[in-house]
Amino acid sequence: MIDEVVKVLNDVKRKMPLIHVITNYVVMNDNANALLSFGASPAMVMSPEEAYDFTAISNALYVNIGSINNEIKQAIINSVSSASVHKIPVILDPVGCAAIKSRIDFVKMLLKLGSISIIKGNGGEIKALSGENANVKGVDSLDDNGVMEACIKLAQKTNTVVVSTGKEDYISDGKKVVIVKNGTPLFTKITGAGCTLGAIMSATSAVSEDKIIAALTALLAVNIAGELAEKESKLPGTFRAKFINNLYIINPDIIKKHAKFEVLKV
Ligand SMILES: Nc1ncnc2c1ncn2[C@@H]1O[C@H](COP(=O)(O)OP(=O)(O)OP(=O)(O)O)[C@@H](O)[C@H]1O
Ligand SMILES: Cc1ncsc1CCO
Ligand SMILES: [Mg+2]
Repeated sequence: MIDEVVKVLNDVKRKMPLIHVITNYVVMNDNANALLSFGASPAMVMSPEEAYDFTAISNALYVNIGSINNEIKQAIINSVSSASVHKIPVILDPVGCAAIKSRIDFVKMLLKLGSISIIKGNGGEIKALSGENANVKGVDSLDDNGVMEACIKLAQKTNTVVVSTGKEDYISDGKKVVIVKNGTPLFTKITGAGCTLGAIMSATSAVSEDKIIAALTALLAVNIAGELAEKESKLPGTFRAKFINNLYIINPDIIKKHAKFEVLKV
């Protein structure tokens, strides 16, 4: 598996995929800088009039519902429709859906509208989408219990690769689950670590048909860059800058040296 991860990492640098990003106002700049550091080419195109055509010329679409309003919702609908027609991978980040119930209905509508390659959320969001009660505070998850089971259940229900983040991360297609143990708690002290992960996962999905490998590559790159950043700074402001630097310098040798994951059959 690690050899496939290395190939995806190298392919992102080589192909510099164009990523259509529809994300929240909080993390817009962080998402763009992270994608540039990782070797991809981000473009934040958020108007309903432009969304359909821009998705059509992109290599992947990242949809994050963190600060949606009616206009952004329409842009998302247009882009997801375009992605289905033009066979563009879509990474869906259901930010806040455990706290704001109407977002669950919006996500369910998107799942019906087009083909979604990966649903990526924190533990609380994945539990809420799978129909469980989740303990959350706004966009933050306070819940580790039963997250792996919820991730598997949602993957089976939606026939999609599902990624759930937290202290441990889970990737499932409903048949197996990959558990990733890299990362640092400092990620919970900067805003948008999960959103940045989603943006990076869109870049890996642009160059990999295998969405489990795409998800694993993004999780390892982000979490290991975070571990290396933590060694350089334990304060949030500088950690954030060091994290971007380490996303830039991450390479196959660093990934192979630090990766901690296991695969279980369901
Ligand atoms: N306690 C922890 N220990 C190690 N890594 C963590 C921890 N908490 C989160 N992470 C890592 O931080 C990243 C973001 O995960 P998290 O679950 O915090 O996302 P999120 O809540 O969606 O973030 P945001 O809403 O701020 O974008 C993931 O790569 C995850 O592995
Ligand atoms: C803080 C915040 N509020 C809406 S989206 C977002 C970014 C982290 O999810
Ligand atoms: Mg999130």
